[in-house]
Amino acid sequence: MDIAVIGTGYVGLVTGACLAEVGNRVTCIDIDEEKVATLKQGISPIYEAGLEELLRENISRSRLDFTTDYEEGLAGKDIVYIAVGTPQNDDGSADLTAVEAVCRSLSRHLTQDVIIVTKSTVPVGTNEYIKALIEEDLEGDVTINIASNPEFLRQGSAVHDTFNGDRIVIGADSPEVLDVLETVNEGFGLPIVRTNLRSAEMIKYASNAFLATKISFINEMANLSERIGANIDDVSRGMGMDRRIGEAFLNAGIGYGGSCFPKDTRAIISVAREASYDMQILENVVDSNERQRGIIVDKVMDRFQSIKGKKVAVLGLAFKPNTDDVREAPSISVIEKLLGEGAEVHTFDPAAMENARKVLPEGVHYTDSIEAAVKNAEIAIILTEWKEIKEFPIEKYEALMANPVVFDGRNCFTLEEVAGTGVEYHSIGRPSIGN
Ligand SMILES: NC(=O)c1ccc[n+]([C@@H]2O[C@H](COP(=O)([O-])OP(=O)(O)OC[C@H]3O[C@@H](n4cnc5c(N)ncnc54)[C@H](O)[C@@H]3O)[C@@H](O)[C@H]2O)c1
Ligand SMILES: O=c1ccn([C@@H]2O[C@H](COP(=O)(O)OP(=O)(O)O[C@H]3O[C@H](CO)[C@@H](O)[C@H](O)[C@H]3O)[C@@H](O)[C@H]2O)c(=O)[nH]1
Repeated sequence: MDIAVIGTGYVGLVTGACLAEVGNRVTCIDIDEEKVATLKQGISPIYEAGLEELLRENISRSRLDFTTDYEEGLAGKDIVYIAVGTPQNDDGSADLTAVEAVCRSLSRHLTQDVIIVTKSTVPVGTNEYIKALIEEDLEGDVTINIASNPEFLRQGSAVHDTFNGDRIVIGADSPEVLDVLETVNEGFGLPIVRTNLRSAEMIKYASNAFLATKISFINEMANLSERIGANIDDVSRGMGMDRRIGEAFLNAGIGYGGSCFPKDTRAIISVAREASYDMQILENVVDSNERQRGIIVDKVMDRFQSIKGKKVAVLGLAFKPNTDDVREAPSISVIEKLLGEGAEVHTFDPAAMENARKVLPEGVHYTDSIEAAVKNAEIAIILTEWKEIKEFPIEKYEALMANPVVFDGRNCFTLEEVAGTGVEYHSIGRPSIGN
């Protein structure tokens, strides 16, 4: 099929490359000229395992190209995916500005019948709005069909997830449109859920909201475990073995971040509010996560009372491992608070330092290794469970730090590994060691 994908962010770029990989001819359209110029050379502007290889292979097979020109990008296409960002408005609702801009461009430039497929995460009812908006200003004699195909990939394993995810959801109000999209998606070899437009839109929000709830639930259990002498690692393991609960997403930590859970939980609360429904459970999840992001600095302040002038090593800036993304990363608020308390912050992240520099305040020291960040520090705080951070031996903290006190926001070490070293160790949902 001839396909256009609009937006070359985490979702659009991976979608475009993977649709090309399974045999389609794909043109990706983005308004960001610099990004498109980079992509044309087969260079990925984002850090995603396996993506650059897919880009290069499919560009060389002439199955994948990039443009900033809608007219060129849409010419002869059967299907057009929308994959632009839908960030959060101040009131928590989804900001559809980019989607609306795409609709206006589509009205101007579409000259043949197409199926418009929304991959962006959008409030229930948005697909109908997209159709109305495009048709309002449509210049050509063109029939628009719409479909929802929400995306479930995780950053850091986006290509892998596209071929190994649990399901593909396709929503449309026409069986013919569902058939076409089922064919397009056959190449990924995953189970397909066929449903109507609104249910597809809802599946996406409900899934993210459930996963966010699961994380907040285990974080609350961790906070309680700490106070009553239980160990959250064992609690999670014991709970997760019950297949009705499942072991995934039971890792306690300093709260969820990223470009999806924070905004999508707020957006579904906003959708509920508009439908005159008070979504209490998610209001609590959002509040619980806010509180969780603060607990690591609370622990530091409880232990030290003042950290003014102290060297603090912050290990991990990305919102999770294997990504360079710092959107809604807990590291941002943690570092702001540390600086506010007068600490001298030295940080290291294997991939996210460039992005972090753009959003963190002045005064943060960026180092080129865990050793350099930790050397002579009085406090070390682990915020992202990167493999290299997990594998950095606990004994090295003892050897390198002026005063080895480690606050581990991701439970990277077992208590057995720490016991017997000279490190004072505080983690999440487990007894502290050495203080
Ligand atoms: N990031 C994820 O892991 C993920 C996973 C599933 C779903 N989603 C959803 O997918 C959507 C996209 O997310 P993302 O993280 O890929 O966003 P992103 O911010 O990384 O990328 C969006 C891209 O759209 C481009 N763009 C903006 N306006 C445009 C326009 N008018 N025409 C063409 N291009 C335009 C931007 O230049 C940018 O390259 C969001 O709705 C998000 O909630 C994201
Ligand atoms: O047990 C866990 C699992 C995750 N997290 C945190 O939760 C956040 C999100 O993690 P993850 O879900 O792995 O990353 P995302 O790339 O944000 O992916 C989520 O959001 C995407 C965007 O909607 C969806 O497509 C994915 O299915 C969904 O997992 C991160 O801050 C993690 O540190 C925990 O604290 N504990």
